[in-house]
Amino acid sequence: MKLSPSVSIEHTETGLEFINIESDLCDAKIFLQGGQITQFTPKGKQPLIWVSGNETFSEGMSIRGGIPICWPWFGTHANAGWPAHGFARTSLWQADEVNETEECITVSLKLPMKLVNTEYWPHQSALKVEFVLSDSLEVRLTTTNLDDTAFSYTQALHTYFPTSDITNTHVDGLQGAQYIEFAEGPFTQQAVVGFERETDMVYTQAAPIQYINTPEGVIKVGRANSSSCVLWNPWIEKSKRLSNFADDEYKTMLCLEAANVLDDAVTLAPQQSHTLVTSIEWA
Ligand SMILES: O=P(O)(O)OC[C@H]1O[C@H](O)[C@H](O)[C@@H](O)[C@@H]1O
Repeated sequence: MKLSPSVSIEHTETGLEFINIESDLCDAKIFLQGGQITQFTPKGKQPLIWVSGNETFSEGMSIRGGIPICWPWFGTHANAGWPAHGFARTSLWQADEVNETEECITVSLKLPMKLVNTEYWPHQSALKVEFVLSDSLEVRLTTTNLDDTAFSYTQALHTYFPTSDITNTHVDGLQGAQYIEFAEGPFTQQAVVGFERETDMVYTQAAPIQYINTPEGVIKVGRANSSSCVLWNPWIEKSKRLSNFADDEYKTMLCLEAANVLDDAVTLAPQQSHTLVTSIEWA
């Protein structure tokens, strides 16, 4: 079904619905499950986000790649058995608006709060994600407190980036930030970050722009309303334990995730909103 000249609704063979964008500006796919973008390729350029070749696009399962939305908690929850990275990434979102101009295409989705398990999230709230697509991608995740008491949450836009060679990939712009690694730290990031082992760093007080240097070119990654970010590559042993991930795929991806975690967690008073933003483009 066509929504605008370049935007249509399509389905995978497994029945998952996605918004397909094929325009003069870019090609992209946005799944209603998880509100998750899984492809973004500016016209005439290399893809800017990565999805596993082993991805099965199964109902109710997080898609391995793209930009999973981790909300309203990042990582594992203190309550055993609660879903890792929250429930938003496996929930079915609803298309809200599509707007196409010569400059950009905007797609926004909402998470229907009526369907959320109130044991996980007892607060009255609204959650919306907007994708602004041109030769760059901006993702804006807005939480609004509709309750009469304050609540706090953590979150991340967990972007998977492609590289043809992780050992020849570096992240510039984290120098000077503090990081926690495997529950130790904080340490101060001294140099540009390379990859030669499992990497799972949570940075705080991080600058708003990083550059990922890959053999294919330099990816500029921006954040707004976020002073924390996460850098992840599972490396050899963890790759074998991940769902929908081939053993050697750690060589061709990395995650740099715009976040609000640790002392950057968000607290919203009644009627307040917060928008976490990430932007991605070839530099
Ligand atoms: O396997 P998932 O639940 O998608 O999590 C994938 C990864 O997400 C983040 O980057 C965390 O920092 C990692 O510790 C975790 O392994």
